[in-house]
Amino acid sequence: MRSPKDFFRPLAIGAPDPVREIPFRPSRMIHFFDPSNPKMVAKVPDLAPKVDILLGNLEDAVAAEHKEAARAGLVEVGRSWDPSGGTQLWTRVNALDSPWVLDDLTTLVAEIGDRLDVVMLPKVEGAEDIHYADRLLAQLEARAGLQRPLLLHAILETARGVANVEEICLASPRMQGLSLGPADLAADRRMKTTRVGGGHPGYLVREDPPDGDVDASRATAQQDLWHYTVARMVDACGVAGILPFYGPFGDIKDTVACEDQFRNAYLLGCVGAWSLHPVQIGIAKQVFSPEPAEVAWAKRVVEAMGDGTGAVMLDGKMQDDATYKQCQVVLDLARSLAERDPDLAREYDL
Ligand SMILES: CC(=O)SCCNC(=O)CCNC(=O)[C@H](O)C(C)(C)COP(=O)(O)OP(=O)(O)OC[C@H]1O[C@@H](n2cnc3c(N)ncnc32)[C@H](O)[C@@H]1OP(=O)(O)O
Ligand SMILES: CC(=O)C(=O)O
Ligand SMILES: [Mg+2]
Repeated sequence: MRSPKDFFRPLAIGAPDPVREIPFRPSRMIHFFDPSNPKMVAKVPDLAPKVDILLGNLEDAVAAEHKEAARAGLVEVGRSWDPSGGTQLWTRVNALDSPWVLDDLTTLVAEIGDRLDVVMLPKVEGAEDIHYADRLLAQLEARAGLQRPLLLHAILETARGVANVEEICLASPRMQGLSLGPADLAADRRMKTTRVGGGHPGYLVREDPPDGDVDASRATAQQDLWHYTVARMVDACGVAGILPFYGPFGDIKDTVACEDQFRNAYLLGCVGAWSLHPVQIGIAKQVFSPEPAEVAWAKRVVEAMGDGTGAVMLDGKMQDDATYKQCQVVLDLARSLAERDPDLAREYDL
């Protein structure tokens, strides 16, 4: 383990200094597109201003014979990328054990390293994966003469990754956040689901039999398969000062269940989710923006609490230092979103 004194020193001579704080920019949706798909690339100019993060995906969902075209397509997108709009440009590179990742990183950092904000690493299993990418990125940044370090985002999608989640988050000052990878994680854990995120009708609890009659009809409720992992991610990210994201929801047509899954993640502490299809962009935008009524309530609590200490009653509910802090979380998020979104600024009236 590195000494705390060395933690913020560049890992290569000439590489930019690591960041001390992870910037908290609006991050409600990470919109995935396949840079080898001309139809999707054609939509980038229209989609970019509508999303907080646009991600050129090079890993799963890009066919092996399109890997090189996807990398080249992302370089083209990056070259014409205008960062002044405030949208972040990310990439998901191939896994560290794949035949493509070395070319992904060397090409992208050299060609568009000054346009990219974050590199998402799939299938991260432990701190050693982050250390490898950390050093390699520092060398590539130095060679490319970059002034700003690239940040790293890990997908949690193996049992070992989940077991090592805290050390992953703390492995480097480059660590920006985590996403849940429910599809690969399900396979790695030998779960018996065959879908991408969301619940399963068989994973349920049933109410007790009325008067001991086990044959009576009884209500059941589906349970959240992902609660444990998302909660662990949120805590690990909190410890490291980085940002947790829910991942993908594969049933594109089921916009209602997608919204539910995103909202659970929002309420639990996640800052955003992935959108795999344009229809999911609006869902994430709505869910991960606090409702105007919540913002108005948070404002009332903060005003009523004065310096933030003590206890007051508001509409029959006790408020104290801890509710004041929760309300500040909502207000901070609302203010940062309002800076980017004039409609929200009007609705929040902060
Ligand atoms: C487990 C994981 O790793 S999840 C992350 C990896 N997966 C992904 O990144 C998937 C990304 N999304 C996709 O590939 C596609 O959305 C699919 C395959 C799910 C569905 O694609 P389609 O069958 O073409 O959907 P549909 O017909 O509804 O698309 C409508 C239009 O939106 C476009 N479109 C679809 N998804 C996207 C997208 N993510 N970004 C931009 N445009 C898109 C389509 O090209 C199509 O364009 P057209 O009107 O010019 O023909
Ligand atoms: C997100 C992802 O990569 C997965 O679910 O496997
Ligand atoms: Mg995966």
